[in-house]
Amino acid sequence: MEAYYPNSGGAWTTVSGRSSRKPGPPPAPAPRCGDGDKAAVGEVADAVEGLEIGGEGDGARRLDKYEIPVEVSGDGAPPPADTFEAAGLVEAVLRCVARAGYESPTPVQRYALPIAGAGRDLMACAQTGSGKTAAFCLPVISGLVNAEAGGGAWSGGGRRDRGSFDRVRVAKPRALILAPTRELAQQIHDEAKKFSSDTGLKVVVAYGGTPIRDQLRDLERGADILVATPGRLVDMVERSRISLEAIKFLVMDEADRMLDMGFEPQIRNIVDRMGMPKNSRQTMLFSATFPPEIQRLASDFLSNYIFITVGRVGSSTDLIEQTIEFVNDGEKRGFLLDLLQKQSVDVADSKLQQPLTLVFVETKREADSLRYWLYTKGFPATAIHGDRTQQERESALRSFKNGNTPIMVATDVASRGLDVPNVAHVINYDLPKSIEDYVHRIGRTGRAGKAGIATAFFSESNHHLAKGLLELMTEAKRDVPKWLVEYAERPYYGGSSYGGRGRRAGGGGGYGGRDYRRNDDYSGGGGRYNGGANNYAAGGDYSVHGDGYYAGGGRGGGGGRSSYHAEAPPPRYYPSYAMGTASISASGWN
Ligand SMILES: Nc1ncnc2c1ncn2[C@@H]1O[C@H](COP(=O)(O)OP(=O)(O)OP(=O)(O)O)[C@@H](O)[C@H]1O
Repeated sequence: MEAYYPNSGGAWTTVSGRSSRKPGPPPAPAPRCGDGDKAAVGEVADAVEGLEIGGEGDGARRLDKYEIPVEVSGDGAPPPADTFEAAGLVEAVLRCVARAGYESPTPVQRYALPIAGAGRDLMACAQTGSGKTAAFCLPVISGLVNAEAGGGAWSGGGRRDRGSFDRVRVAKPRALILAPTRELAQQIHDEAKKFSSDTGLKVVVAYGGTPIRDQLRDLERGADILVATPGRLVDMVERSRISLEAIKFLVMDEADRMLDMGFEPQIRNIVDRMGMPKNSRQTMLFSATFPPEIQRLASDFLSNYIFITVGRVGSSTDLIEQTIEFVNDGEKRGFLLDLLQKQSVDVADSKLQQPLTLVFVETKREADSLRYWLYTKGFPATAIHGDRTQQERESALRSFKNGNTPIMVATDVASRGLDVPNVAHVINYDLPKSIEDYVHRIGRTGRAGKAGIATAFFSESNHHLAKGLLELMTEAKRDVPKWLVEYAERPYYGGSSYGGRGRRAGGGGGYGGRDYRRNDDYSGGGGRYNGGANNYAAGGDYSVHGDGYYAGGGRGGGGGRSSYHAEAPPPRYYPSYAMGTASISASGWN
């Protein structure tokens, strides 16, 4: 059973003052276990208020002031565009952008739009929640419209092929956007439709877990832009229902994931062996993380590309208040319960509301089991993972988004790309295998200029992540518990600490925030671009290695754990969790 509450009507807003939907009434409370501690509830209520869940105050989006480090490398990069108009988007797309409430481009959009508009291949690394989807959708749509009109950087060969199905009915999309999960493909599909609604272009989505015939029927009506997961795409190409020979744009979202061990052979197959043009194609890869090893692989698909990195390496960390707690495996449930109780907000007549909270676990079994356990404790939770049917997955996501089940227990299937407005808290109940996955997971909150909280439960088995976590928290200027510093300094002998090829679990080199071509062994790189717009701290080397640690932090239960000795087990801080919001200092969006 998913629904505990009547539908609250959703609660999210667009850019300041242009709300498309007003915050709905808070959902009715679930039956609660335990009466909680009044002071703690009040404290978290303050924190929740500070997070502007569904609101439009200080935490809502503000796009007027950026101070974001940007690096651009590669030959001949065009300068950034301050407005959507200056980026050269066609009129029909500009109208859609305005309708979406986007007043000005985000930093990654300012840089990526002109590069894409100039027809250049691109590898873009920008923080989670920073608007990468529009950064690739807008130029692709604009480019296709331009090509139809016979102009612009993509002119030539732009004739619409939708009519040429005849008896065989082979769809020939001109743009292909690949995404690693079904939900993300759906989301991109929705966005691409939104931004092309005035253009007459047809956007189609293809992903597994649903009957292929429905999607084939859709394709038969024509497709200019195809958004797909790799498996379903291969299936359709092999059935000769899709031809890739007209592709002019290839985009990979979450590109480092797409080229990781799991997907890489399939991607090579799609790009190199399924008739996709090589020379006339423009290829763009986007992610919040780009480990150097994956960059090297990715460069096989690109030609004379420009690399941009926007924002702090790896994450929109300024917006996310990160906390790491040492919690032994057997104590996680109690700790979680305590957190959830404390963050419940008293809305009226002793009714309690949970802010949207995403709880990541390692296995599908644990996701189900934890969801059920939470349910028995009176917490309205749903679960999303790969063993649920697609229908169940979609219903879980819907129920989470609309607040019916404000807690969602998830495996990594929900770690990348999903844009659920107003997720207030991401809890890494089990930490992921790699630090990149951690960056993506916590990036489900703190999106589009809003603040968020991320809490991680660290246990002995996460030793391999200590160094990476320490670097990330230091970079984000967060309090770092001393025990984490000591874990990070202790050598790790636990075998491979990598979650896949090219993944780092520890320090060194960042999360792919630097163009790997700039390493000494690469001779073809070039021209570091240093002419950013006024408000940018363009260029300027930065690394994830901070000068010092914040070891004595003393934020409630979160910092100042100086009593840890390497031989002794780290102290537990259950249940003294305090969720502070005082130090939220957003950059980039506000
Ligand atoms: N120029 C803009 N003005 C206002 N809102 C924007 C703008 N661009 C994007 N957004 C909004 O910001 C949110 C995050 O965007 P998006 O999902 O594209 O982030 P992302 O960078 O792809 O994140 P992730 O790395 O997690 O995939 C979305 O809700 C989107 O509608």
